[in-house]
Amino acid sequence: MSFELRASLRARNFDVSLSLADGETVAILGPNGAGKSTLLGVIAGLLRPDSGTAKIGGRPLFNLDGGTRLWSAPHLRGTALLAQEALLFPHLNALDNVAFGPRSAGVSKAAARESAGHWLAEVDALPLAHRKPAQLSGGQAQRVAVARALAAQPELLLLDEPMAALDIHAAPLLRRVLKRVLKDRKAIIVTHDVLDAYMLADRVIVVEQGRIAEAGPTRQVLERPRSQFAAGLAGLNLVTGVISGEGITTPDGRVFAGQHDPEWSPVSGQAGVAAFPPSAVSVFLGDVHGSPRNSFAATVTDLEPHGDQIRVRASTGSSAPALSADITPAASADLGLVPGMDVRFVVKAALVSVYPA
Ligand SMILES: Nc1ncnc2c1ncn2[C@@H]1O[C@H](COP(=O)(O)OP(=O)(O)OP(=O)(O)O)[C@@H](O)[C@H]1O
Repeated sequence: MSFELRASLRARNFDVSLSLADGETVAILGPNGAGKSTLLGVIAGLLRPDSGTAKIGGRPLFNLDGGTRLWSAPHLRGTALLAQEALLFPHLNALDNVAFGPRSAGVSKAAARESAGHWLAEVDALPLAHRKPAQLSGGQAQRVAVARALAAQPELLLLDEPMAALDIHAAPLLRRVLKRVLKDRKAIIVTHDVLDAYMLADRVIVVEQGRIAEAGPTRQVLERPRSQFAAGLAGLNLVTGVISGEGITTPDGRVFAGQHDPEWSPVSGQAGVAAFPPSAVSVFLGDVHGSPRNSFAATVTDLEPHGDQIRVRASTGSSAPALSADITPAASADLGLVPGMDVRFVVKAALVSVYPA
């Protein structure tokens, strides 16, 4: 059964439509305040949109269009929301926390405990069954919370940054467990981590300012980004414009020469992007001789170590996106780079990928 949503909530400048096929896991990425938690809140029934509809299969979760005012309560939606913190009942042990859902649904105590044991085993937490939440680490508690969510047999699982509150040692284990349990399950996972998107999601949706900025298969979005946010995650510079010849022309008339990505068959005149890694950018003082094509005046805004390189961020105009260059510490010292300095950025055309926006 597929999931379909269309919702708009003016007070949060939120307007999103999306659908999920059966068994599909989608990662929601986006900057702070983009509307990711709002999306989960609307689906789970914690936030009421002004208008829109949502349904799982033929079953409506809400319908607020026209004069209709259909609104089903959170616990009747067939959705389960897993938050950053496990939020277990402190007075119940892990087994009874997981059994709570089935018990509330009218299942006998013995059957609910048997089901709880099954789900604890699914998340590699059966040995923790008799511990109270206070005796669990953050990662263990989060695994128990996953078991509790699954025990309710949700048709759609909602995960709001489930790894965010965990330390770097606990996150990989939970990620492995999620990889197993999300397989063939409908789920929406909000995350800030590209690794989660690669490991857990079939598809990625980038939300910016309450709208979907781009969407597509995970690999495509992260390797051929079309939004500034996804480009940032992928560690690429992104310039938008109109495809012209082998490159693109920006709205302020600059030409970025590049290579057409043949898989995407870009056509001159259509909206396009040029993406290139900071390592494709060299920094010079003064005029540059040779081909002037990919040479731009830039003002250094900030410098920071990046691996064994220095990442130089620079503004190339008030309406143009900031660009980054990676150069060696020796080159940075030789050029005497400091924020505020005027330089030239030269981008190697052979390393610029051009594809439709
Ligand atoms: N309780 C609230 N009351 C009013 N506005 C809110 C509330 N919570 C969030 N907002 C606003 O709604 C918009 C979307 O916020 P939301 O929390 O959904 O973003 P997010 O993408 O989940 O951000 P983050 O990554 O920081 O968690 C923002 O403009 C935010 O300021």
